[in-house]
Amino acid sequence: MATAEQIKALLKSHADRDDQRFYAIALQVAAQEARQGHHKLASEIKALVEKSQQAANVGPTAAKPIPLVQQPKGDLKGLLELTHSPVRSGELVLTREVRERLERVLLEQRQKDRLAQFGLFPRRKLLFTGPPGTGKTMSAAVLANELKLPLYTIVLDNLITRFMGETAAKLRLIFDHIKQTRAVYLFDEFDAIGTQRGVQNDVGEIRRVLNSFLLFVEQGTSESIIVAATNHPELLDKAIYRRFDDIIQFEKPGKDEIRQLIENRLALFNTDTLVWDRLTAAAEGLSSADVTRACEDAAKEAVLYHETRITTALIIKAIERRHMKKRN
Ligand SMILES: Nc1ncnc2c1ncn2[C@@H]1O[C@H](COP(=O)(O)OP(=O)(O)OP(=O)(O)O)[C@@H](O)[C@H]1O
Repeated sequence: MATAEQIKALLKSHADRDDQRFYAIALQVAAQEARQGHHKLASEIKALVEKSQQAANVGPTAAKPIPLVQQPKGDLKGLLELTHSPVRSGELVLTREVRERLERVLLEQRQKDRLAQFGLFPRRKLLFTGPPGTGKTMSAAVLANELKLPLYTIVLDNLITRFMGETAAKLRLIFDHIKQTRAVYLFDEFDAIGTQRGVQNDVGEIRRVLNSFLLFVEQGTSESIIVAATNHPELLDKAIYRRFDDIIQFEKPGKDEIRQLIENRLALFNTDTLVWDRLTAAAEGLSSADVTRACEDAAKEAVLYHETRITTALIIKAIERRHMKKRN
């Protein structure tokens, strides 16, 4: 059996997100069991560690650690923002289809060298569409985290307004960076530049930015991953769609996903007595972000007034507040 010290060390490495140490301790426990003649248990632990390392890509064949990168300086300051958000894929709650699509991107990226031997390239230009708060930004962070790459967000407001007239030149700077520094690059609220070229009130400048963007994306041969995210896919110019390697449609959570979101967010509470049918019905129509926030509200109320006991009624009250907020 693992000693209390080993369990403490496992918990500490988990809290510190130190995967290497976590696995090293688990293997120590396996070795100890083997020494005591518990060979079956030892090989089960070892197999679990290997499987988990493969999934997390932290084993001996893992990708390189995230290089030390700094916030962009000079002309790029204000256009590109280095975002630190170590989100793990386990925190994301997605439909099976969206999860599979993201895993496919990760698989191709992790095996890019093998693909290259056959003249093939991994998916790297992705369009994420879907309502606000459904996990588009979070998924870009998960891609970066899982691939041990930095995540840069392109600040479109600054690109389009501050540099009126010189946006194409600024875009070139961004794409130079994309070429030089392998990372995940998130163009959030992409519809700001991806708007249909013919629509009313179209500003000439935006059209030029869009044309430049399409050209850079088309010509780009970098190893970086470009993620464009939008809540308004219907506004996007049709020409945009074929420039992407994959278009992933995020949805509001269904009953299964709502339950998973609640369980994840309230993992520190006893949820045995919750009435799931009532909760999932009440939360229908909310985004994943709203469900998460409602859980946080309910959790705070439980901690402050009910001594860590969380009830169905408390969560439903918080969910209804979210619905009301949306209507107002
Ligand atoms: N699919 C999800 N799984 C788990 N948590 C989620 C999910 N979607 C959203 N959340 C929660 O909501 C927060 C905001 O989500 P996120 O920024 O990823 O949404 P988005 O789709 O990018 O929204 P927007 O279009 O408004 O930028 C996350 O930080 C997380 O707490």
